[in-house]
Amino acid sequence: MTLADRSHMPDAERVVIKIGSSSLTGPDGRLDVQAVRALVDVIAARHLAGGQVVLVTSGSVAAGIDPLGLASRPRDLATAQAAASVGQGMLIARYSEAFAAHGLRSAQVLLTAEDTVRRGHYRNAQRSLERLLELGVVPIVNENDAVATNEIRFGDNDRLAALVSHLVRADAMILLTDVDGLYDGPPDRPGASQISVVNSPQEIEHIDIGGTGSAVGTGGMVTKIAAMSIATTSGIPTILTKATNVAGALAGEQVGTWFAVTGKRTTRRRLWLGHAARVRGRLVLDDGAVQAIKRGGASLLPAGITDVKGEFDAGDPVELVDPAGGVVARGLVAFDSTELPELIGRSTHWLRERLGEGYDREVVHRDDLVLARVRL
Ligand SMILES: Nc1ncnc2c1ncn2[C@@H]1O[C@H](COP(=O)(O)OP(=O)(O)O)[C@@H](O)[C@H]1O
Ligand SMILES: N[C@@H](CCC(=O)OP(=O)(O)O)C(=O)O
Repeated sequence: MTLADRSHMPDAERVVIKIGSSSLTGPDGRLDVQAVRALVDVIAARHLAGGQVVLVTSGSVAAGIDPLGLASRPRDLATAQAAASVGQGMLIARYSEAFAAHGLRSAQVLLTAEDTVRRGHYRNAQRSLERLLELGVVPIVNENDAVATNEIRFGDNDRLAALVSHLVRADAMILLTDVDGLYDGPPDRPGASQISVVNSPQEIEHIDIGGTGSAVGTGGMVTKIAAMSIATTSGIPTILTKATNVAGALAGEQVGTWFAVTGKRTTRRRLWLGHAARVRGRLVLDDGAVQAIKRGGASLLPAGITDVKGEFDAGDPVELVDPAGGVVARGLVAFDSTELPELIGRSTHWLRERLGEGYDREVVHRDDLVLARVRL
């Protein structure tokens, strides 16, 4: 099912709803139990009417601030992980109580982004989420902060929500935050106005998208746009709105910003490559190669590479960057970083003549390449 516009939201059978820290905390940064209850009332009503909801919730770090006696949200990874471990239990307890008041069961599912797309992990995550939904349980997902390492963690739940939406084949995703939609500039800037519908990521390329406006949120609008792009390019429409509008969003009212779908469901491998893989190095491309890659359908040949950065093995994910360092694409590289310096800038003819068969092949094959159409 592809929903054409927000008026069709009542038809969505399966919806992923993500709520950010900024909507779950009061002015003092503590968990706001009323906000949890208000959200659960709406999800429970949808559930009891036959709909399925997967909730992706932040708030564990915020919930851990008070019990640990911290003055504000910790910024160093180890303390944030400790706060998340203390806070996650409290967060889930509040949700379980609130769902129980409606006679519903909920379940805690802690995931890393890689769990949702990496071979061997994703099936387990998919199976358990499916089973929970079949059993009438509301899955409550958060990032597994205690084990997510600095390099692979997202630190924001926006992109995790998009990957979960793909995993459970959601009909729509709703991102709840502390602003009522996407604005054409920072919402506190005088004259900034809200955008109602976005039909393609290109429409919003020029707008000023900033970081977090709150003391507890992490990604700001940047990660929400990245999440929206993952979802809409894989066939899942997205609504961005403030938490108090969630009932209206589910009912198909004109709230928030609607991001229409721009593509079909993509493969798990390409999602992983584009959005969850840990990049091991960078290949710097000349202008000709940048144009060929951006046009789409081309593989990257040694002749178009001017520099190699980082240490990687054949098969690792790398970034393809333009001469100014802008990311053009991500791809799986076919050579080790130690082999590449003597190949780059050489024509396939030269490579075949001097080094023999096998060295004249693509450095990144087009099937192993994902364009960075929006900020990765
Ligand atoms: N163009 C924009 N439109 C809307 N919000 C924006 C924009 N640029 C920056 N923001 C900021 O993004 C914030 C939401 O992100 P964040 O604080 O991380 O929330 P959450 O905790 O819900 O993930 C808003 O409060 C707003 O200040
Ligand atoms: N997983 C952590 C961090 C996620 C987070 O704060 O993201 P967000 O508020 O959505 O920008 C938490 O639950 O606090």
